[in-house]
Amino acid sequence: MALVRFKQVRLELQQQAVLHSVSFELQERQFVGLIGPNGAGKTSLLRLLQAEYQPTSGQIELDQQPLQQYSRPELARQVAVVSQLPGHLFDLTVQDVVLMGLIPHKKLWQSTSAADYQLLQQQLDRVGLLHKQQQPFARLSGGEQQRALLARALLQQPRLLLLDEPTNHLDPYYQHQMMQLCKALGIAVIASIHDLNLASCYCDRLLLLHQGQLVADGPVEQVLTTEVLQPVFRSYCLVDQNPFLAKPRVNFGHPEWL
Ligand SMILES: Nc1ncnc2c1ncn2[C@@H]1O[C@H](COP(=O)(O)OP(=O)(O)OP(=O)(O)O)[C@@H](O)[C@H]1O
Repeated sequence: MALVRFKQVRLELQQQAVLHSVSFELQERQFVGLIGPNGAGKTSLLRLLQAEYQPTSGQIELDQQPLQQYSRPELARQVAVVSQLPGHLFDLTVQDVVLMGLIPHKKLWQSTSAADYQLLQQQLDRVGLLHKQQQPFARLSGGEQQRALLARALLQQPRLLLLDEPTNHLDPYYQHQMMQLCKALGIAVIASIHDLNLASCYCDRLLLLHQGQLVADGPVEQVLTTEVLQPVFRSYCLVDQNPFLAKPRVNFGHPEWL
């Protein structure tokens, strides 16, 4: 059974079509990369899944139930998000930020237990931030803040993890660590990602958006080809093989280089 189902979803924002009749299904435990040029509609698609936007037409189902039937706390128990760095967290410590991941699982009067702190420390250790637990979130580097937000999402214990440009601020070591960690979670993940070669290494499947249309959907070998990518990204494109893995490696070049 599909965990997520998009059925001919159209989204208009300020009378402009941002997504046109997008349909796909996502199975449990699939790690999907959402790729496409700037403005293709990737963030908008992720916002639909967080119920921040409502489809103009069509339907989104989570676990066979229309998304709009979920209450906010119900949705937060199922879906966690790591998005671009939020400004409103800056007065808090790393520990405070990460513990926010437990909010959907707690009653109003419930305080943080010893078991919660243990879980917190496990997740901080996973993202390499245990030693920064008591530091102000604002004093972390961009990459450390991104990893703290991942720890918060993991503490939320979601069935679906949404990542919007998760490797933006990360150095190569943490880019791979973040992707590896997300893959190893064994839950469904949709990651919007510009680095096609990182996506190639870790994703089971790619969804390619172009001008709001889903123009390709399949395994990395099927989507990361010159024929598919060159017209969408408007750059010369050569695809060869990653020297470490049997996965496609994409090379883009300016037309004048040839
Ligand atoms: N709140 C909004 N109101 C009107 N138009 C919007 C709004 N948010 C996004 N858009 C438009 O929707 C289109 C898709 O934007 P979106 O942010 O989803 O693209 P994206 O694929 O995530 O792009 P990028 O790779 O640049 O982050 C763009 O043309 C954008 O201008």
